[in-house]
Amino acid sequence: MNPQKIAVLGPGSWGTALSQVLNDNGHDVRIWGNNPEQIAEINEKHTNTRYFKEVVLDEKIKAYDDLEDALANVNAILFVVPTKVTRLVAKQVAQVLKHKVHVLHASKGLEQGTHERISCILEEEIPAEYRDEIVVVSGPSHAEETIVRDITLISAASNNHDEAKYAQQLLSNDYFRLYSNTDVIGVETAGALKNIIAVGAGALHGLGFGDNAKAAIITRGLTEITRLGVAMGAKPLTYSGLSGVGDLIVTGTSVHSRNWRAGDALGRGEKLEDVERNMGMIIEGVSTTKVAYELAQQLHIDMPITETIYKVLYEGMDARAGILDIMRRETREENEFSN
Ligand SMILES: NC(=O)C1=CN([C@@H]2O[C@H](COP(=O)(O)OP(=O)(O)OC[C@H]3O[C@@H](n4cnc5c(N)ncnc54)[C@H](OP(=O)(O)O)[C@@H]3O)[C@@H](O)[C@H]2O)C=CC1
Ligand SMILES: O=C(CO)COP(=O)(O)O
Repeated sequence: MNPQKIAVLGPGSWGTALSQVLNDNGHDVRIWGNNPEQIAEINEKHTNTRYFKEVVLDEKIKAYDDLEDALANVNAILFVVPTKVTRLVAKQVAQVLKHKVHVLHASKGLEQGTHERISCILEEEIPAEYRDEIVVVSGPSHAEETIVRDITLISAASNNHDEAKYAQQLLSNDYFRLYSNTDVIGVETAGALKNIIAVGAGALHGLGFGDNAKAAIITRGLTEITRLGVAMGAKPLTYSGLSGVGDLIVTGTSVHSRNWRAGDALGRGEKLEDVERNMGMIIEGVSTTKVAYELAQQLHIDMPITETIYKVLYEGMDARAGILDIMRRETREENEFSN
């Protein structure tokens, strides 16, 4: 592939790691963010120490705080901001974008209130004449490992297979490998919903439960998030892939995961507001739990784990009491796919 000019929106942990992947692949990378000190640090010291203390970035990676400058003549825009600001940033992009671009995103969440997936937000906010079909890149990929060029495999999904292939070629290399996919709903919902189960897995750890409980929440969690995803239009098989079970394993078992760590701290008795403040990075699973809980009610989907996590996070339920409620539910067939 010819070198591309890419604007990466969001200089957080994942935006920085993906910028390095793109730079390693010979592309011209511009990271855009709204914190002038951080932008200056990337340009002058080639570091982003808020997220990576030890990493020195290639000096070819440039950072911008002016969005119009960052987007000038780019071939593609990669959104990597938290879900809650995606619409705002997309509106800003729509105001200054002057030409047609490929649009990719790597965020994992569902919008509060509207319950929308990220690609739907981007479709609504960026006029169709300025973009191709959106691509979502998602899968088991902790920034902390990708930034040191550890092996990472993820999916790239778009309604237009050529766009998924574009993302695949753009990002793939010897340590970062993408699989193309056409199930946008599946890849996006799986990436968002696994964060809920990761919070739960972390909480079980914090409460002192062992590996049996870990396996239980991952497998039963996968069952219930698949139920919701399929009701939203996902293909069930996608949940057996990288963006489904793959990401659930990495997020539900790893100390790198912000969601797992948040759950762990909650399980050890910390307060949610303290956990969010201390993390200093987005914990998407907290707001996604609320969206999924509301969707489950609306669509009449049985999601006992999500419902319990919702009650612990938002209604002050005691986590141990919630676990006991799940254990005391009426016994059932394992492979009941519907409720
Ligand atoms: N970290 C990871 O390993 C992975 C993360 N993801 C997903 O990527 C998305 C981003 O996550 P991650 O990088 O971890 O998050 P971080 O919290 O590390 O970074 C988010 C970045 O977005 C910036 N930001 C926030 N609001 C705005 C805004 N209005 N305009 C411009 N920039 C803004 C933040 O700046 P500031 O804090 O200064 O406001 C920060 O630099 C999430 O959806 C996450 O689920 C996906 C795969 C892996
Ligand atoms: O999505 C991720 C790994 O694939 C990152 O998860 P956390 O946001 O929980 O760190």
